[in-house]
Amino acid sequence: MDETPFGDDTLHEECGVFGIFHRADAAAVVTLGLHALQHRGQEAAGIVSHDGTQFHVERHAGLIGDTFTKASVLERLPGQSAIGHTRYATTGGGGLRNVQPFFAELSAGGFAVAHNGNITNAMTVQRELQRRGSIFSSTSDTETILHLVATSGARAFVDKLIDALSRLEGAFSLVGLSANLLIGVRDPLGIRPLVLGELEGSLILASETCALDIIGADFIRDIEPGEMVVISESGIESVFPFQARRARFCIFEYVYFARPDSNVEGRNVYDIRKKIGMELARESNVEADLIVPVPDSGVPAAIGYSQEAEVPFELGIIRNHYVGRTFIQPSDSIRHMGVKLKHNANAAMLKGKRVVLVDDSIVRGTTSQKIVQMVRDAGASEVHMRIASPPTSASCFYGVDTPEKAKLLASRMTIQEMADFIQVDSLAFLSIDGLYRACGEPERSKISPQFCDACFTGDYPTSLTDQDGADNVRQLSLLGGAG
Ligand SMILES: O=P(O)(O)OC[C@H]1O[C@H](OP(=O)(O)OP(=O)(O)O)[C@H](O)[C@@H]1O
Ligand SMILES: NC(=O)CC[C@H](N)C(=O)O
Ligand code: SF4
Ligand SMILES: [Mg+2]
Repeated sequence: MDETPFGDDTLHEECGVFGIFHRADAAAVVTLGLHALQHRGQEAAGIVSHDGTQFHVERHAGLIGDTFTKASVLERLPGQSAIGHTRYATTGGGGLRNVQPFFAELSAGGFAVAHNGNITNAMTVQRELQRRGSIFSSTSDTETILHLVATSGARAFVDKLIDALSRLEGAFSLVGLSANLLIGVRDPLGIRPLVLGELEGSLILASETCALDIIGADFIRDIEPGEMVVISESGIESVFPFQARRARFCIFEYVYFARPDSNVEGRNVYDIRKKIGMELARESNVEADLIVPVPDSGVPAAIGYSQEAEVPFELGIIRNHYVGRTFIQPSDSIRHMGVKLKHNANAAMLKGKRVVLVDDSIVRGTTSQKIVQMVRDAGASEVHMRIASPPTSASCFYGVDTPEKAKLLASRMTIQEMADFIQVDSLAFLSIDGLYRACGEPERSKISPQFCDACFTGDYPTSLTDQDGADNVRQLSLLGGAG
């Protein structure tokens, strides 16, 4: 990975969180939950458990299946309550010291926190705390939460946490573990998901419902935007401690991040993706013989497109599943190689055909360029590209590791220029209202948009204090990626 303090130029993954209260082998259950959330972050993972007397912490670089399935690792995580995290860095870079959950011994006792999202004033707050003597052991935005809890003047522990989070801007879906509490919180806009589940009487918090399915747990409900739930021996309590605002869930969770078998905010992700494809076909249908998805994430939208356009769907591109995701390749040259390693044209299917390729997004254009070439080499007579989201023209600062704006193809080219760049006969993107329609809204409300869609519209729903700060607080440490 890139070792710069503010991450590299990669995009797309974010983080997954999972927690369970009062269940035998809690850490093993968390391991399974994190395995189902592996798509949200593949850089590193960690679990913190509490055995009734003390906390146990394990944090490793790499995939859950490679690091947490060894008996020796799970033996070091005894206890009936545990939280875990799969990470894709968005602040502070890689390196073991930024791996979550973060744990600290506070005056109120031990506390561990696992965070999905990105705090947009974390570095500014860190600077302020450092000036008053705080010593940070990482360059992660998440550690700021622990310091704010530690220095809060509130009396009760939960009030300290509320006090701490009230000072932060941006996106946070958190699970926290103290000696006797499991806590779940979503930021007031509810940018990232968090759900509540139950397994034979033990309450669970998880980023997505697919993490409940893997262990046969029941889905209870979404944690609401701005809600904090406190789970203890005496049950679950819910509070809404932040100033109420209109929720703005990340619309890109539906387009790409969340697993298609998850239900997020009352909607099934697969179903939304198919509807997105249908909208796309209605908006920009073109005469063709075949609808071909760019696997994996283009598949549901291509099915929807094919059904609406009444043109056959075929797997004209086959994906090799033993290759990691494009975005975790460390440099442009390797990334290009990664795309070639990952996809291959199914030539028998494509020869002489007019093909509509469907993908969910164009970011740098690397994938599209390679795929189009592949499909042309396989003998397709026409290649049209249809993208199941509007042009990605702005960076995300809420937990998705987007390339800087200048590297986003749509930020520097018109649609025609992009079509020429990826060498297609035609290129069309879904409109922003089409995307909202697929999500069940009549259109995007201009006065009060129903979702965060900043990477498509540049309309950021929170302040971006660290970005806008005059003294470049992003450059906090030159040791950003150190372990
Ligand atoms: O324009 P680019 O910079 O190439 O990025 C866009 C591509 O990246 C994503 O897929 P990814 O390869 O991450 O994974 P997937 O297999 O889950 O679709 C996305 O689905 C696009 O296909
Ligand atoms: N992608 C995420 O949600 C990352 C969480 C946190 N900002 C980190 O960098 O560790
Ligand atoms: S900027 Fe885009 S990816 Fe980031 S939270 Fe908003 S909609 Fe989601
Ligand atoms: Mg893809």
